[in-house]
Amino acid sequence: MTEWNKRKQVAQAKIDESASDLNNISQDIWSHPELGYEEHHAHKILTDYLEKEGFEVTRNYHLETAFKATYGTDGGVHVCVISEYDALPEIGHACGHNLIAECGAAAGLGIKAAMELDGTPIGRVTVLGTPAEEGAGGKVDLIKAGAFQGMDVAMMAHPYAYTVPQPVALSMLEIKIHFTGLASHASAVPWEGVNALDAAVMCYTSISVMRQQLKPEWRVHGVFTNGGARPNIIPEEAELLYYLRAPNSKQLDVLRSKVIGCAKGAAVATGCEVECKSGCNYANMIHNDALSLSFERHAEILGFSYPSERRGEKGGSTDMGNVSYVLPSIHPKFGIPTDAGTHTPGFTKWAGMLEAQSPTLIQAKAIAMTGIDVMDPNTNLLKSAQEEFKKAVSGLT
Ligand SMILES: NC(=[NH2+])NCCC[C@H](N)C(=O)O
Ligand SMILES: NCCCC(=O)O
Repeated sequence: MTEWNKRKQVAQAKIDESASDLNNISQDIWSHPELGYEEHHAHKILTDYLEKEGFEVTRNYHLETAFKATYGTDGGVHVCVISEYDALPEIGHACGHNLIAECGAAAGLGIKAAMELDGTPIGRVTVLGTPAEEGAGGKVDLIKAGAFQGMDVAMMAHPYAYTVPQPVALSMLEIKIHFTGLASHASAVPWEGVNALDAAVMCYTSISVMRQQLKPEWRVHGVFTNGGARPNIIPEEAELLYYLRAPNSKQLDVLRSKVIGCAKGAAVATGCEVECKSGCNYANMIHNDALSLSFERHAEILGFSYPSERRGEKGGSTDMGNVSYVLPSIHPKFGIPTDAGTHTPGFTKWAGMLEAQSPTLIQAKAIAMTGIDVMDPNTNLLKSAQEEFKKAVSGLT
């Protein structure tokens, strides 16, 4: 057996022997759902575990609930594997981020074990704990803080109702649309008021009718976050929160200008002032083909199949898209035994089931073996991934 195949065997064995610990961590996170930037329990149990396993851990890494758990020596190949652990409001881990946390930690353990095979680390592996994917984009802040500097590849896997190779993750922009009018007594002198809620309703309606003229890949969805206080007070303030999505930032800019046009039109029609404030901005995901191919081959040997008809299936958005513009990255989706979609209570249930463990650990093994392939100079994988990455992002950033 070659040295590198032995390393892969050792990686898988380490993940298998750690399965109980890893499942306990996943179950613990699942049963203590925490929103973005509030993942204190998840942060603690993950960092305590990885520290016990011999990683050098930096807690509260640039962000209160982010962490870096690293092992190895500098100057060689640096592989990053990513854990997410934030839940959704009211429906807990309906996106299975407890499984992403487990998968990242497991992959890190496997790569570390492979690196230790002959006692001399062959590079560096980092498990990066990235908070708040569902609502604020911890990876965006970590990129700005330089957390990915010196890293060569970044990998994670995301649970889903079925396996999707290289799922499309759309470029996304969060936008707040705030209308300001003038309050008045709605019965005594309604005509003296300037109705901010009317403006918000007109804006919402304009955006809704505009959908017919949007490109089929574009998405625009929003809610009223302030619709006024009482029926007998003409609302002076009203606010909408929207997510805009498109295949890339160029198309997203076009969509944004159309939405702002609807907001301005509603303001003119009602006499209100309007402020459109852009918030969280996720990039579309650039899946590195070279890394994806290696990952899928390893996963297929472990029993996964990657249906070609699902390749590139559209989904939501992720801050891993921003990471994919910084270094070669993958973000495959893997099926767990459920037919419930993510962001539903049904998926929450299955993300906490024992049946979700096996697919999660298979994904971790595939990520670990891909990371080992990246470190292995005989595969030329790192060079292929880097050349592809440079071509993919040239002129896009
Ligand atoms: N405001 C935000 N950062 N929202 C991000 C939402 C990301 C989520 N995964 C989705 O696709 O819907
Ligand atoms: N955490 C969400 C990943 C993106 C998607 O659901 O498509």
